Amino acid sequence: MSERFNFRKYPAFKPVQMVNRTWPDKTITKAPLWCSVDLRDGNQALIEPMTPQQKLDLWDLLIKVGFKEIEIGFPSASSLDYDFCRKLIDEGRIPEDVTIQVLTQARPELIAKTFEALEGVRRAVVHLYNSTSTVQRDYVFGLDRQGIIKIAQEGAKMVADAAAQYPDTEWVFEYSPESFTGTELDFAVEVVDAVNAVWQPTPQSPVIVNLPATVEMSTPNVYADQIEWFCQHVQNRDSILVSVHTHNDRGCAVAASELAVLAGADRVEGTLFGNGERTGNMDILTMAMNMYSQGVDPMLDFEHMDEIIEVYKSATHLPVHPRHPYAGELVFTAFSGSHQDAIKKCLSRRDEDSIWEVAYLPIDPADIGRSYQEVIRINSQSGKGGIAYVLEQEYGYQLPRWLQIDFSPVVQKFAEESEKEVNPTTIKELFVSTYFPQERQYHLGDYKVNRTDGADSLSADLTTSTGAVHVEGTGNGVVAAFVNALETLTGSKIVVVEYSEHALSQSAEAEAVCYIQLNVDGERVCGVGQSEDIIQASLDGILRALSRSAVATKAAA
Ligand SMILES: CC(=O)SCCNC(=O)CCNC(=O)[C@H](O)C(C)(C)COP(=O)(O)OP(=O)(O)OC[C@H]1O[C@@H](n2cnc3c(N)ncnc32)[C@H](O)[C@@H]1OP(=O)(O)O
Ligand SMILES: CC(C)C(=O)C(=O)O
Ligand SMILES: [Mg+2]
Repeated sequence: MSERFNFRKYPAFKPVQMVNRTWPDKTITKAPLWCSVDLRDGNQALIEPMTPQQKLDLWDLLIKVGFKEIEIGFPSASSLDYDFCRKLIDEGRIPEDVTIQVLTQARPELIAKTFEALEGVRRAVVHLYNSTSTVQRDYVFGLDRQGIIKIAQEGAKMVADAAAQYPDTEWVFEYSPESFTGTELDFAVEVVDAVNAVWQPTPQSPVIVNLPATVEMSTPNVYADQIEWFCQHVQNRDSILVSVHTHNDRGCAVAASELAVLAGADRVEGTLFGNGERTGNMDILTMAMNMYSQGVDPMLDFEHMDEIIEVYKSATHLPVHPRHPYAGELVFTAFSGSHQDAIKKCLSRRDEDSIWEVAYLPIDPADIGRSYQEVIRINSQSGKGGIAYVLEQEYGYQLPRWLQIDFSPVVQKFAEESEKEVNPTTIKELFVSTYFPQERQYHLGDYKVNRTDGADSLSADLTTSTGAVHVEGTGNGVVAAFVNALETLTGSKIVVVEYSEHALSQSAEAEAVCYIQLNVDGERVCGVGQSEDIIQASLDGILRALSRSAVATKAAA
């Protein structure tokens, strides 16, 4: 181990000592209260903070998704945030059932400015924070526990006094012991109790106590323990809405919020796609869709996923990863053969009214505006099932299994040689060039069928690479009569091994397609015929199959 890459400088996070935790036995059965912090925490983490227009576009989107609480900024910190707050209020843009939330530090001039920004609003959450962690007590504030409690209590008093100056607004207070995850639990409870001693919440008029994983420092189970421990020990629990606000430093922000809800949290703050400081805030979209995928109404609507992505990208100038849960471009796509096979089988047996049971697809892509067309895409990892799925979805060909087996190596070879994805158009071209080649030994001209009881007879003109020929044959049915004629022509033993046909639903002329596998002197060859006339389709299919045999190659030479 080199000196630079030295894990020994990081102490292990101490677990919470608890014997009576209840959260591991619980499950999420209803959505928490959601609060979007996209316009504040998300915005403060961007290289270039949003312009007023970008903020407005994102605000409109958040309303459309269904958020009822939205933190719109830190109005005392920047004129952009201040003006945006005023714009929403002055232009009457806040729907009746939506409450805006603003953040402020516990400093008198910032609190005064915050209330000025909110003047005239019907209802608002004023969110006060100060850090309580050991590190920030020691190195940022240079204060002991009592010093930090003093900041928090003075801030709470200033907020309450300022609110009293604006009696026409319905005020809700929120307090965050910032860096809660780096704070001793008993001290977090002490600070919150001190703040609530000032605010005097009641069950009818509760406060929001937000317990942020400002930096994610432990496994999510430890965070859940912290939340449950806090809920067990804080005073006036029935007058508090416990809120969580997780960040994603260890990649577990969603899990941490989910477990925190099990542990007693009533409310969850986060952002779309997890935009936010460093590795981001908790991704609300993922948490909400996780509930949706378990049959729980998330109380947020992500039906128009592509529009959500578009507005998000234009507001933040950030991409959405192609594998982002639920939203990414590739998350409902399978390239690998066994996945494609399973998806195809599940989808084909699906009954619209039954519960969703499709292997590899946790939700129905159609629920968020995605089509099945993109579910299966073909490259060198794909198999026959996926290729058949594409041909059926895009062009209506229902390849029988034996033809899938025959055709799959053609696509596989092409994919390996091109080292690229093979799109549906190319798959169709490969299908046509394999089974409907222009260049071939036998073409059908005029033909005549005579149907009698027991044996049909058929006569036909063929063109071959060496000239025109007339053939005649008899048999039990048209196919047998034609095969008989071809046996006479070629001197070979020809057996129809497989035969299948269907109407081509995608064809305007109601064409029939016919798939044939012949055994010609021991060699198996496949062909396809397509025509408005089923007999023509069968005969073409037989000739195309025969043209692919060694017998035809020999005849052409
Ligand atoms: C975890 C979070 O996301 S918290 C939200 C963070 N968001 C932001 O900071 C974005 C907006 N912030 C800003 O624009 C600025 O920081 C402002 C306008 C709020 C303040 O700016 P400045 O006065 O220049 O101070 P600065 O940003 O350097 O903050 C440090 C000072 O604030 C104090 N401080 C920090 N947090 C708090 C708090 N919550 N309550 C009271 N004082 C605080 C620090 O102790 C420090 O004081 P000092 O100058 O006496 O040492
Ligand atoms: C302001 C607080 C809640 C915050 O964003 C954090 O601690 O991450
Ligand atoms: Mg945050």
